[in-house]
Amino acid sequence: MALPDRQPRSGLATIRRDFSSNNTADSSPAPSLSVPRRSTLSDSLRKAIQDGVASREAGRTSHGSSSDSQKRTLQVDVAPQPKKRRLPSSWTDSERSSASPHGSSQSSLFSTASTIRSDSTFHDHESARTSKPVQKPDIQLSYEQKQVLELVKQKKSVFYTGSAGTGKSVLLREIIKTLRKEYVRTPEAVAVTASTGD
Ligand SMILES: Nc1ncnc2c1ncn2[C@@H]1O[C@H](COP(=O)(O)OP(=O)(O)OP(=O)(O)O)[C@@H](O)[C@H]1O
Repeated sequence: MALPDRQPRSGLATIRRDFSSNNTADSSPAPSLSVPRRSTLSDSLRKAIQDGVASREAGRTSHGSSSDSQKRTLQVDVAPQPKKRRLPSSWTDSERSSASPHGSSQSSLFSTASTIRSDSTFHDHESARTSKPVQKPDIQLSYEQKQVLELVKQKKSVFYTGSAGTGKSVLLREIIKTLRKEYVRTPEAVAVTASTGD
């Protein structure tokens, strides 16, 4: 059998042997010298534990009444705190007694947060409803730009150029807008093959 071979290696098997029986002359090859020592140690330990438990029980019963009285006084001291918080009138006495102070503070925080959240949501909706889209200012073409646009309306071939920032792209957008209005029924008549800007 494999079980007797495992017992000497395991400390658990030795402990079982101590509590199961006082007979140390079993078939296990464990050293028998440790068994009487442990039994005497366990007896003394058991007595010490029993004495300790008994003394502790005695101390607990003696301290129990004082701790109860302390708890009663603490409860009396804690009770007035909810009055200082000025809880709402809808807060009944049963809820006050059942809810812990931490829970009540959480509920007040949540209500405050929800109030702030609803206010911010209201303001966001208000601003979104009342805010108007930013409109680009109307561009009045300059004299040169108008001249180029008139040449385009006359179906002339036009080449215009200028330095950076002189309004070439603005003029091109106006030309495209004007031609698309003129050829609205035939949109394929207007084609933009290249552009200097957007
Ligand atoms: N007639 C106009 N009225 C008001 N603003 C104008 C007018 N023409 C151009 N601008 C402004 O001048 C600036 C430059 O115009 P635009 O970009 O058309 O110049 P550009 O010649 O195309 O420049 P780039 O060669 O660097 O592309 C833009 O801010 C544009 O709004």
